Amino acid sequence: MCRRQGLADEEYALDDEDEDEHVEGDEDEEPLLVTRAHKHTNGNGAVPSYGYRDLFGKEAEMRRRQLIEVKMLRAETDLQFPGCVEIIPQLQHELRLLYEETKDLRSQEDDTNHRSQDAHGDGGVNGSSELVQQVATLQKQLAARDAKLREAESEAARLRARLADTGGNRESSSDELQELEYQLKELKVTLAAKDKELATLRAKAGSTGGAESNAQLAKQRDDAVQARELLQQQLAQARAEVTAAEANFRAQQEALSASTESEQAKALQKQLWALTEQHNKRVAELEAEMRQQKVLIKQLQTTKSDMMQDMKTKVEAVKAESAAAYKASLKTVQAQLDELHALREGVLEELLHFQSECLSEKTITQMTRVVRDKDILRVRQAQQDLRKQLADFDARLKESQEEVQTVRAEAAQTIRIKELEAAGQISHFREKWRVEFDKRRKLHNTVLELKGNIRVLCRVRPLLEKERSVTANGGEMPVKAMSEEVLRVAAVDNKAEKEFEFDRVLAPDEGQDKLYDEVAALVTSVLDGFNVAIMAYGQTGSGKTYTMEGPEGNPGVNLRALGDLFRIAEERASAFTTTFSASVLEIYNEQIYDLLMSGAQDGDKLDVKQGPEGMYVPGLKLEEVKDMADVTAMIGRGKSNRSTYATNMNEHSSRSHLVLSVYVNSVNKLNGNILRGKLHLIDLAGSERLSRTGAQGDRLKEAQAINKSLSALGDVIQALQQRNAHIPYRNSKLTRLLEDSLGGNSKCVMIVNVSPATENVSETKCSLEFASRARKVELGRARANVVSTEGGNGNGSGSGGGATGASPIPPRSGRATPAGEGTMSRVGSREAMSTPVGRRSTGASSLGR
Ligand SMILES: Nc1ncnc2c1ncn2[C@@H]1O[C@H](COP(=O)(O)OP(=O)(O)OP(=O)(O)O)[C@@H](O)[C@H]1O
Repeated sequence: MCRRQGLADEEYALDDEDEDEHVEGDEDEEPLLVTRAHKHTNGNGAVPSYGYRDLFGKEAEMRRRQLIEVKMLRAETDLQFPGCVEIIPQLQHELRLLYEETKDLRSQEDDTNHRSQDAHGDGGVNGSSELVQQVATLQKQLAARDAKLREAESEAARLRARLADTGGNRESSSDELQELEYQLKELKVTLAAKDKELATLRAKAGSTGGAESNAQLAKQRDDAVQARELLQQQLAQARAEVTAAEANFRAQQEALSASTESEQAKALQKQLWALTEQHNKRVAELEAEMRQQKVLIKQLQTTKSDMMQDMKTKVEAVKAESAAAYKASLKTVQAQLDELHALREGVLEELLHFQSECLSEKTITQMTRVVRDKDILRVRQAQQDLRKQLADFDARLKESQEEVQTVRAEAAQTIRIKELEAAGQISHFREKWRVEFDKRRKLHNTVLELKGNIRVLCRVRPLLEKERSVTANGGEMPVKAMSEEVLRVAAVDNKAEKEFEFDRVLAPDEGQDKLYDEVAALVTSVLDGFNVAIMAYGQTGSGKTYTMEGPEGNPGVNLRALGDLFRIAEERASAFTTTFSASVLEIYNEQIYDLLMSGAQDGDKLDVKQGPEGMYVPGLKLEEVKDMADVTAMIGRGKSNRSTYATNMNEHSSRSHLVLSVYVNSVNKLNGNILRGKLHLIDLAGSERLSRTGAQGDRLKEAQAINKSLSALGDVIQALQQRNAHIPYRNSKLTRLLEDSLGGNSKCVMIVNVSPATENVSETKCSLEFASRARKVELGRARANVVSTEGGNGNGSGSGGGATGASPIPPRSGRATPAGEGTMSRVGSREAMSTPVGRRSTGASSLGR
């Protein structure tokens, strides 16, 4: 609450209790001091208190209430018109000052009147002029004050009018405001005096006490009331006097202005007018200012109301908008809230679930952590232990390594010594074994020679490139050399595994030289006058040609044999004069073709005949060969002639028998005896069965022919094996040609070539069976063909053979035998062979040894 200027704080301090009493009390009642004193006196007889009404009466109280109302109105008005209310106190202050001045002037006027009356009573002229002067001054001052008063009143009137706009009873209240305030001031002064008296009375009452003092107080009160009434009367009288003085003054003024027109008065009048004008001007200015203020206030009010209206509208709009937005957002928020609720529910559920899981997981984690920590500790401890152990181990390892090195060095030395010893022993034993083996072989060979067995060598070729993938996939090869004499064929096509024994089994990795070593002795026995046949048997592609001819740079039996013969002949050239001749023929479809004869041949004309020195082919060309160059040229020509008439060389070669024959004529320079030997080197046709070839027509005929000659060979071998009286040599040209090589006066070697491939196992087995049968054949002890210079032919050829058609071998009768060798003998074979120059000292061949 704001404080109002010119109003004391106590003016606001309303006694509520008094007010209540006023409402309830009877206005016509006598002053209620006693009653109220009783009422306010406590039981102990405490000093009573007095209300406003008790002290100042009903009228004063009413005015006071009006004043309070006015103040409240002012406060309200101030709320509504802040500017106006602020002006009011200023105006009131000015008004009060004016009243004070007016009062002073009146009192001065009274004094002047008294003195004027006194002066009139004296009746002097000087007094009159002085009085007139004083009156004029006073009038002037009074007029000024009156003007100011009017101004203030008009100001107050305007304010009242403004306040009247606020309506109601405020107008009347504002009218009385000044007067009330003035009276209030007077009353305040009186009240102060009364309070003093009251305080004195209270002090007295306090000292006397009891009912007695109450009576005194009541008396004093009555006195005070009387005094107050007196004062009121005096006031009313004073007012009446003022009014009378005013009326008197106005009357005197009128009288003066009407009767006296002195210069002084005129001057004063002028001054008065000037002052009045000045005053009016000032009033006009103030009024203008006031109007401006009013306009400003109005404008402000208008602006304010407009603004208020605008604000109101805006507020309404904003309210509406906000309400709509609020509703919308409320809706959204509600929806979101619903969602959130749902989500919360879900989350809560999950949370509960998770919490339970977490709790268990947490427990597990904690437990795991504890276990893990323990494990880590254990592991760390174990690591430390292990490190220690490792260090110990390293140290021990180092020691051990050093020991090991020492031991190794010692061992290496020992091993070296032992190896040397062993090597010595091995070579010793090997030598021993070799000697023993040779002995055994010799004995075996002697047995064989005595028996005249066909010696059978088995050669297993390596796998061809095209066969590698097939056979190698299966793992081990089905045909395997188990030892130097045993070959094993694995079980294939429901046929049991089988082992074959031969005079020698050559494994795939054993080369041409090894094979030749096995036949070398037989080859060289030709120089001793023996008939030797070396034939390669086996299915097509089993390695027959490879074995007999051999590829370039790795010659087979043919070239090696001839080379050997030339070399040995050379070696014993001092004792023997040796000559060599050779022929190359082919038996194809049971026809003999001379491959050394170029041009067209009539196969029917070549046939095999039996001469005095054995089987021969009349008309077959024999060429003398002196060295390997002659042999190579001759073989080359034979191949060339073979390819001339053969349309398909490869097929042809597989289906024909190729026979290279070497005839040796050795004349003993000492006795003139002649040793005639014959070497057949035969590359037989493929031995596969007809069913396997699937041949038809000419091919079938061809196959049958091949089959016929090989069958005939088989028959001959079987007959020989069974020691039949009749040996069917004549069944084929081949067997007929080999009659003196497969008979009793010859040495025969069959090399059975086999393929190691799985796909050929069946044929391989057939070949091996055939060779096994051949091995059982006993031809009887071989005998050398020796033509003795004594007594003509000597023993000559047991088979009644003679030299082949164009044979360079000298006729049996052609030469005389040395002393003591009068006849040609087929008996003294071994002995005859063991001539000083006839045998190789190396004895490389197992069969020859
Ligand atoms: N011991 C071996 N070492 C290396 N290769 C060999 C051996 N034997 C045979 N061969 C190879 O096998 C293949 C067949 O050999 P080869 O021609 O000698 O058989 P074949 O029995 O004579 O056949 P055909 O009856 O058709 O004349 C050839 O390529 C040959 O080089």
